[in-house]
Amino acid sequence: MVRCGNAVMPWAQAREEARRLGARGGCSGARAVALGGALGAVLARDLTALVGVPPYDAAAMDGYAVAGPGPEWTVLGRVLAGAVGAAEAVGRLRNGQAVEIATGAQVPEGADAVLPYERAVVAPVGGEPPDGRERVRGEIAPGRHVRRAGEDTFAGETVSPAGTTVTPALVGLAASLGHDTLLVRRPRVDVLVTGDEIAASGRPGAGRVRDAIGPMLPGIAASSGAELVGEPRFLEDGLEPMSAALRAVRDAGSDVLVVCGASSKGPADHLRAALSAVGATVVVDGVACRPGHPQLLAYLGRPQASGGFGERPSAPAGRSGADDVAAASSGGPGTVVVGLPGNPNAALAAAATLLIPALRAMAGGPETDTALPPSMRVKGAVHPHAHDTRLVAVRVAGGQAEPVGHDRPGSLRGAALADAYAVIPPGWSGPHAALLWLPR
Ligand SMILES: Nc1nc2c(c(=O)[nH]1)N[C@H]1C(S)=C(S)[C@@H](COP(=O)(O)OP(=O)(O)OC[C@H]3O[C@@H](n4cnc5c(N)ncnc54)[C@H](O)[C@@H]3O)O[C@H]1N2
Ligand code: MOO
Repeated sequence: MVRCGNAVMPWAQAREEARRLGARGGCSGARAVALGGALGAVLARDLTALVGVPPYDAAAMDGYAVAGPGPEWTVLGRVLAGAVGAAEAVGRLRNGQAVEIATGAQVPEGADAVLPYERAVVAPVGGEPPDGRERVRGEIAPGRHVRRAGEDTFAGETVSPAGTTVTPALVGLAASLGHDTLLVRRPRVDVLVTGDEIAASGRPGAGRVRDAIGPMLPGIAASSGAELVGEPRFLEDGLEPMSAALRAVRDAGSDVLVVCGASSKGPADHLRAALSAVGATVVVDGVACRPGHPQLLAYLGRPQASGGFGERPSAPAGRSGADDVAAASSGGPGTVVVGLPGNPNAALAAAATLLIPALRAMAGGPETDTALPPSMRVKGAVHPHAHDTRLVAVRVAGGQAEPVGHDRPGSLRGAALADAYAVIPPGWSGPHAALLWLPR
């Protein structure tokens, strides 16, 4: 049954249900991914140092590695970065000895400090020293400009816990610690785009509409620590094709299926009937928000002990999502289905409401983006809806959230100009509203 505009789940509760279902499902497993491909995924285990940082006693300045307090040292030779064995070849420096050294080169044993060129005087001036060796003079405190092995991170130390989102800096850190791959979780997402009027590419012809939701999903998935499995699949309208597609995705064991369109109650909207036909459990059947109220959250179930997949009856209307999840005691929820309404801005609002929280929880990453303050003053007049939470596209500037307009359900123009949705609950009187960062 499709309910429009009332008796649907409150917006905040729907987000919580999505988080819970995502966390309960988890994604199909941890995978070792090359460093370059791990960005945005979530660490499946603690990241530990395979080598220390720095990996050896290293010069932090170009100059002279000196042993003893000085103020004069005899220069025995030169050690450059990457000259493997050069420091060992010099042997242990004794009091009053030095080597010329490059930043990053290994400091010989016995060296106390590095005297930078700028602070060194080469001596004696005029004439060769009696032993044919150069001498340097200067003042330097013990330990200066030497980075000791492991002083930042010792080998074996944990530097980032499981659950951390992989950022460019974390990728660089992992490389500096000797890793070529990272063990990460990244939910795998299948996409079905429905609607006989939908064109996959180019300018839509007469009576057709260009797909604007499929192209958003790789970015939405990536910003939530997930990835698409292949290209979106375009599905002809009909109960049979939809049911067959649901079965195929369930059998393939995808973590998440996003269905674009077919969420309402028109003659070509078969999602709910198909979910019922395959025995899915519906957790959220409509959300009290604008845009995006026909959105939907369900799960398809996993194989049962006897083999094959259990086909359970759909949840009766009004039953709580928490009960549904608890009821799926045999092997977890299996593929999670998120139904996004066909209107593109409604689809984006629904993604922010159900898809992103579910994916983040599934990956085990942080729940929310903390890039924006949790609440901000809304500039100008915004009118709340009588029953539903409004998601209003806003640009953040000068410490205020300013509605950008152009954010009707069918238009992404406002969202493309915006930084966030301002969350306007029913009965809101302002001026502050919570913000929901738009995926970027
Ligand atoms: N009698 C009612 N009709 C509708 C209601 C309602 O409560 N009662 N709700 C409206 C709302 S709100 C929405 S949102 C839509 C949801 O519709 P569907 O999810 O079933 O999607 P469609 O009917 O297929 O399409 C709606 C609209 O969006 C366009 N569309 C669809 N897919 C795409 C796509 N991938 N890219 C771009 N545009 C897309 C489609 O051409 C339609 O114009 O239902 C309302 N109706
Ligand atoms: O309320 Mo529908 O979900 O916007 O277009």
